[in-house]
Amino acid sequence: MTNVDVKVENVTMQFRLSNEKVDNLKEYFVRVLKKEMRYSNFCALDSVSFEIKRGERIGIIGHNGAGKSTLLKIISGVMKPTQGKVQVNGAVAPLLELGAGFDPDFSGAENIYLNGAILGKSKEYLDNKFDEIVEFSELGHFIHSPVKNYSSGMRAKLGFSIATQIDPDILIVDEILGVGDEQFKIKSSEKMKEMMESGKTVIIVSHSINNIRTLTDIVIWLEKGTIRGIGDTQSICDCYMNEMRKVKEKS
Ligand SMILES: Nc1ncnc2c1ncn2[C@@H]1O[C@H](COP(=O)(O)OP(=O)(O)OP(=O)(O)O)[C@@H](O)[C@H]1O
Repeated sequence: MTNVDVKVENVTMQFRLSNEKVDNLKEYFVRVLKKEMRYSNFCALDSVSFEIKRGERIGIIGHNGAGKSTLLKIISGVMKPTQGKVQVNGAVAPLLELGAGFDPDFSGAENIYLNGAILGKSKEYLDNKFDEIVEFSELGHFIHSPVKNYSSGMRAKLGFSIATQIDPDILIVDEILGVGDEQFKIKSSEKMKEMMESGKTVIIVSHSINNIRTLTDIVIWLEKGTIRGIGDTQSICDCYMNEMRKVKEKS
């Protein structure tokens, strides 16, 4: 693993789906208790393996439901695969569900320490970064209010600021969308692009082939949970676009 930042080995993710149509929550619980619910397994990722070396910028593309976000969540540690394993070498900044890990009863300030610790940073490190994180978040004195009183935009701003200001080794991005209000959207998408161009290891999912072409060097094309193609960005994007064109012509 010396110069490998992420190693994904035979990762399979199965979800259990209900086959029954249930009209309301009460009926659902009654049927669960009576053991009347029937389920089937759905395979969102099927034996996926690849390695990402330090400093590589990887794009993940594929149709809706191909398994892209599931793969990002597994690499970030948000989700455990049903089978297989993922080894990650370095501090990860997952720009996925921003603020999802916050404790709502703690203040924004306390959540900086909580979230920072989850991202592998010491108290001393966070003491030094604290002012920068608060300044970038634009939360001002609200940083001392409990997070449960924040709007979703305020939570996302704080989550984004923590993840990007702690100098992560590996950046995981699900679509380069700006977060928060218009002004913060511009600032956050510029920050993401700046980090992507600064030699960090980057894994990005995007439906924008233009973004993938300009921001990544290697592309993984996922289709129905398996790797359809992996290789240099321009040739994999060309194959993907050709296929999209053929499908459009047929329909
Ligand atoms: N928690 C879950 N429970 C059940 N099925 C799920 C769950 N999460 C994802 N799936 C299913 O797994 C498949 C892959 O989902 P995923 O979100 O990874 O796709 P995606 O490639 O990111 O799609 P999109 O481009 O539409 O965002 C989909 O069919 C989705 O319905």
